[in-house]
Parts: sequence; structure tokens; C-alpha cells
Amino acid sequence: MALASGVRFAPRALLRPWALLRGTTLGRTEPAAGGGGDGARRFGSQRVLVEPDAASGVAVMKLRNPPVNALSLELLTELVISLEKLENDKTFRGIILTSDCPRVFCAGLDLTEICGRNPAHCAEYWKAMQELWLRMYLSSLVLVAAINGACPAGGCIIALSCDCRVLADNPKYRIGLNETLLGIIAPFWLKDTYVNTIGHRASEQALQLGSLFPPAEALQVGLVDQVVPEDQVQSTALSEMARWLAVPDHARQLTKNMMRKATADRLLRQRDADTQNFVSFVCRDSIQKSLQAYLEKLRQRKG
Ligand SMILES: CC/C=C\C/C=C\C/C=C\C/C=C/C(=O)SCCNC(=O)CCNC(=O)[C@H](O)C(C)(C)COP(=O)(O)OP(=O)(O)OC[C@H]1O[C@@H](n2cnc3c(N)ncnc32)[C@H](O)[C@@H]1OP(=O)(O)O
Repeated sequence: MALASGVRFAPRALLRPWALLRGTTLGRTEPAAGGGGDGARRFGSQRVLVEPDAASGVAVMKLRNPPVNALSLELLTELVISLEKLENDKTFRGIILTSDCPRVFCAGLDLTEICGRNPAHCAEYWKAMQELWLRMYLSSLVLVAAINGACPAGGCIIALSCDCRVLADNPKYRIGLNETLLGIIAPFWLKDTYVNTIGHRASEQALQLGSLFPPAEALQVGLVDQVVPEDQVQSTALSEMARWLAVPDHARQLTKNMMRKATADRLLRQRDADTQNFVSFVCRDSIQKSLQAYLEKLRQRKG
């Protein structure tokens, strides 16, 4: 990902993303409802809808992996590819990331990807999670999260990777890293991202307690930048975007890189070890049992 200055952000480490997309519709371009010209054409994939506005240089990227936008391997892969596509298109300077699923921004890791799966699958899955975080955290584009639903754990990771967060004012839309309540542990790079956002003491407390913050508290602790009525989330995200885009790209990009590079480099240096830790941790019998019990609880809660 080369900047205008020639500085490179994240190395293109990933994956074989295309191999995962058999049977999906990524790359399809279609006119948006009521749309006409180029700026109104949308593209995307099965699970990520992209509505680009060439005139403003801003694309709205919608997660649509119902019912709760759980981060399946396919969703992670499609997000990386959509992000890359926008980054490689000089028309675009910013992305507003939001959810197409009612009441949920993103439910975090898709627990079915790590429950009852073999170590190779868990490793592939975790590498895709690392890749998305690296790409988002170091993106040269401005990323604004328009958080229009619940945002636990991995959902919060996605939001924290953005430059700015706008949360809808609904007490059900809680945000935070609740991993400990599932009996799992946030990896160091996620902890670092939390600390970078809300500071050490607040992170220490929130991580250990697995706190999920309702909007007013999320604002107070600095986890989000604005809390607004639900019907103003998109317009506020657009206003925020305008504020960020008022800054010359090269200066903003280099500053972002300066602020975030050390955190990303730490993962890049230990990526394999982090994957091994993850796999050996989640494949333990005791962890599998608690994840299974958590999933079961979620499924029963429904009825
Ligand atoms: C050294 C390091 C070592 C190890 C590191 C270890 C781990 C890595 C750590 C951290 C990274 C991140 C971790 C995670 O993200 S774990 C996932 C955490 N997510 C949650 O706790 C959220 C769970 N979901 C909910 O609370 C609710 O679903 C939600 C508030 C999002 C929406 O509520 P709603 O009432 O609208 O929907 P539900 O009826 O609850 O759910 C519908 C449907 O979806 C299924 N579901 C929900 N969440 C998940 C999920 N995360 N994965 C898979 N499936 C999920 C739910 O079971 C229902 O299914 P069904 O009954 O079959 O319709």
C-alpha cells in the first residue's frame, strides 16, 4: 500500500483471498437503486456492500452477513478485498463502515469458525483476522465507523481500527471487549489498540471486567467520538468524514502512520507466534467447552 510519499504501510502478507471467494459475487458492479452515473454505482460481494460516491471520494461499506455480522472467514476475506479495491482506486479518500443488519454492527468473531474446528482451520481464520486488522489499522484512507448496532469484541476491533467512531444512542448498542466473559483473552495487539484509544488504566479495568459500554459511558471513556440519535448516525459520520478529509492526505497519512506503526509492527514481528498462541489456546478442551457453552447460551436466549 504505497502512499503518495512512497512510504509503505502494511506489507501485502495475506493470504490467498481470492481462493476463498468461490461462489461469491465479489467484483460485481450494479447500479444503486435510483442511481444513475458512475458515482451512484455500487459494487461489493455477498457480505460486503460498497456504495461509492466518486464525487465526494467517499464510499459507504456495509457489512451484511446476517443475522449478526459475525466475522466469518468469508466476511473477513471480502472485507480485505473490498478495502484493497477502494485503496487502489485513486478516486477514494475515505470509507464509512456501517452495518446492513438491523440492531447489530458486528457480533465479533464467528464462534462457529473456532468451535469444533481443527487447528489448521483456526490458524487460517486467525491469520485472516490479523490481516483485516493490519489493513484497516494502517489504511491510507480515512475510516469512519458509523456504529448502528451492538458492537462487542471483534466488532469493537473493527471499530477501533477506524480513525473515528460515531455510535447510535441506543442503550442496547453496547461496545467493548468482552472476551474475558467468554473465558478467552484479547491478544496483545488488540490490547494495544485499546490502550492507544482509551488509555492504560481504563483498558486494564475494561479488559479484565469484559466491560460492554452503553453509549454515554463509551463516549465518556473515549471509546467513541460521538453519540447521536440513531437517525443521525450516517449524517454525522459524513460530517466527521468531511472534517478528516479537510486535511491534506499526505500529512494526515504520514501522521497516522507515525501514530500507529509501532503497534502494527509489534504484530508483524510476532505474527506466527500470535497465530500459534491463538490456535493452541482455542483448541484446548476447556476453552472449546466454554465457547460451546457460550454459543449454546446465545442460541437458547433466542426462544
Ligand atoms: C494469546 C491469545 C490467545 C488467545 C486469544 C483468544 C481469542 C481471541 C480473542 C479476542 C478476539 C475477539 C473475540 C470475539 O469476537 S469472540 C465473540 C464475542 N461476541 C459476543 O460475545 C457477542 C455474542 N452475540 C450477542 O451478544 C448477540 O448475538 C448480539 C447482541 C450481537 C445480537 O443480539 P440479537 O438478539 O440481535 O441476536 P441473537 O439472537 O443473540 O443471535 C442471532 C443468531 O446469531 C448467533 N450469534 C450471535 N453472535 C454470534 C457469534 N459471535 N458467532 C456466531 N454466532 C453468533 C446466535 O447464536 C443466533 O444464532 P441462531 O440461534 O442459530 O439463530
